[in-house]
Amino acid sequence: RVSPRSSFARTAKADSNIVSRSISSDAERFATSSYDYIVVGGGTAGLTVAARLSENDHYTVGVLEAGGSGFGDPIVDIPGKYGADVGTIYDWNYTTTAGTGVTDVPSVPWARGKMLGGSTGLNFLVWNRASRHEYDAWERLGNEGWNWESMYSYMKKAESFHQPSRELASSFGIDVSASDYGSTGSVQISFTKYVSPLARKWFHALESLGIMKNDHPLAGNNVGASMQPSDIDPRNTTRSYAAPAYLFPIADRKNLDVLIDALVRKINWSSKKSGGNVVAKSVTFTSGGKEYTVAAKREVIISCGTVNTPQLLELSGIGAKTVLDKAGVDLVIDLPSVGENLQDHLLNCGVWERKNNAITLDTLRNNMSFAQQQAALYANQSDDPASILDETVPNIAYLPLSTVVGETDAKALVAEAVAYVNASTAPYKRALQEQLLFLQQYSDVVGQIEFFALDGFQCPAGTPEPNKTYTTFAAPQQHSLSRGSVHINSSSASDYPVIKPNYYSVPFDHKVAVAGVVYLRKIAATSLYAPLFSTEILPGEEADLQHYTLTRFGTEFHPVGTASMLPKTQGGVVDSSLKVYGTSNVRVVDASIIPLHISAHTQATVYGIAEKAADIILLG
Ligand SMILES: Cc1cc2nc3c(=O)[nH]c(=O)nc-3n(C[C@H](O)[C@H](O)[C@H](O)COP(=O)(O)OP(=O)(O)OC[C@H]3O[C@@H](n4cnc5c(N)ncnc54)[C@H](O)[C@@H]3O)c2cc1C
Repeated sequence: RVSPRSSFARTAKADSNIVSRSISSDAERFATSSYDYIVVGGGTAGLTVAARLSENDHYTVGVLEAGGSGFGDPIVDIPGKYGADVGTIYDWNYTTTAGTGVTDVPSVPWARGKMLGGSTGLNFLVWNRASRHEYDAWERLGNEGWNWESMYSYMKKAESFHQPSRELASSFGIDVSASDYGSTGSVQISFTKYVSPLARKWFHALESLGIMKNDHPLAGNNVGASMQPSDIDPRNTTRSYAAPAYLFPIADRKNLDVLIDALVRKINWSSKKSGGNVVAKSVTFTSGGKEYTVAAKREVIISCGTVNTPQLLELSGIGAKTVLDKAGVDLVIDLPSVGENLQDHLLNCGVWERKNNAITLDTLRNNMSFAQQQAALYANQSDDPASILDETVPNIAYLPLSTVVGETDAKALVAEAVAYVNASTAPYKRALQEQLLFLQQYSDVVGQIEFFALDGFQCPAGTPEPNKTYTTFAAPQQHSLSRGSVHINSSSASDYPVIKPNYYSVPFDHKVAVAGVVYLRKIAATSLYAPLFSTEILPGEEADLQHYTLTRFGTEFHPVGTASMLPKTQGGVVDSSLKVYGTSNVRVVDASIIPLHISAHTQATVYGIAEKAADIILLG
């Protein structure tokens, strides 16, 4: 499936400043150079780390990105079009393997960014972070310095927060502290200018269910009902993703080269070891149907994301012997944890039809004159009224289990989780034990289920009917016990790896999922929201929720963990300096190093990881 707008993207690419010195598709030239640091993957973490490393002009940095550039493409740039570039040329378009969990579960599509900026060019622009205890858990798992204080300062380093106007803050009902955010970073953060009737009612609706408002959700405790900002640059109301934030402004740097449309196939190893560890000397990539090799003088940094990072490690000979033997790849380092410990936020949702065709994002699809009027407001950067094309996803709530199911049921569920973890023989059992603390010691300050409202039909369980408008409420589970894997099944980088999330392989997860959908209905039935709706479309009043949650779920697109930062004997792939065990100069910097999932959307955390990684690399 190719976006009808892809020709626009190509034209924009040809016209724009992205053809400035650093960014090119001249593979010949790239391959004849050699770089101190080769960064594989020009996505969220890759561009961040490349930008920081190349601030030091003693080092040369070469970035290889498999995708192209989305510069100037409205389906990437316009906030209210979020989701429009999923399934296009900017998406790897992965699909998970159907699996056996509580029962058979279907395969689901997994979007992943394939472009300069990676998944930040494809995502839904939610900008948030988890509770402090979740980052502190990473340190307790053996990663000194990887705690809330450090991650908070690096996440702040990545962002420039723009305070909402008094009118906008009052429409949302928020009291924002700029000190909760960074002020000098590359990613521009602001609140969506368009405040829908749905958004206005969020706090009161949740308050009527006993959920308190949280005005500081990004400052270390995200539990409660909140309005959260987005990565929108308010100066032109466009998506501030990794490419415009970190790369385009420095694209004339002489010590930085970025090659697009270049698929890295493997890392090549020197014949000599260093201190018993293997040494990367170059990487092989293909571009325009030809194969090239480019030399790395200091390090290779893998930033291919949670799916492709384990794939590249395995293609390069690092992984479980059994996996590599089956795929026909020679073993270089036997590291069985590569591709394991995969964790995701499984998502269930419900959809309600709006009475009287009330205006939502669906109206853009249903009514061409409305769409044109909103496009004109957007083009004019109108504040009053703001265009619906400025709208993203501000309404969020992270809730503990007891809030969702009540104390008694929560106790029973926790007991079930404890029994499961006690019986586990997984190498990453310590991480599972830390996860239990979120249910026990930190149960009030670490959310187990996220709830959010979407102003339109955006639920993988179904499709909208023409000329109707909808509200979607979603309930993604934040701390599943199920763990999956990503592995190669051939020696070719062009073959997609096998993604097995093992959703619902632990019955606890299914029970939490059902509880989430039950609670969505409670939100929809509040006196604030119920008058807006005519019919429950999904799950549908007659639906069997056990079956619905097993068969109609999707992903929140937050996979992590396949190159976990953990001690080697506890399921680790990288150490706390992000170096791959057994190598002297290969690091992983991306979402795959997260050893234990967080109750947050992942982009701000990934930028924080990359900012911290750059300091680790530069400061030794
Ligand atoms: C549809 C969607 C919605 C999301 N919504 C949100 C949201 O609202 N808020 C939020 O915080 N997070 C969201 N996320 C998650 C967030 O965007 C990601 O967790 C984060 O961007 C991942 O960063 P990364 O650096 O690990 O990987 P990526 O940003 O995906 O970067 C990996 C890059 O490596 C490239 N690459 C891979 N393999 C190779 C290879 N062999 N050779 C060369 N290049 C290669 C890829 O093309 C890609 O550009 C969403 C993600 C998706 C997909």
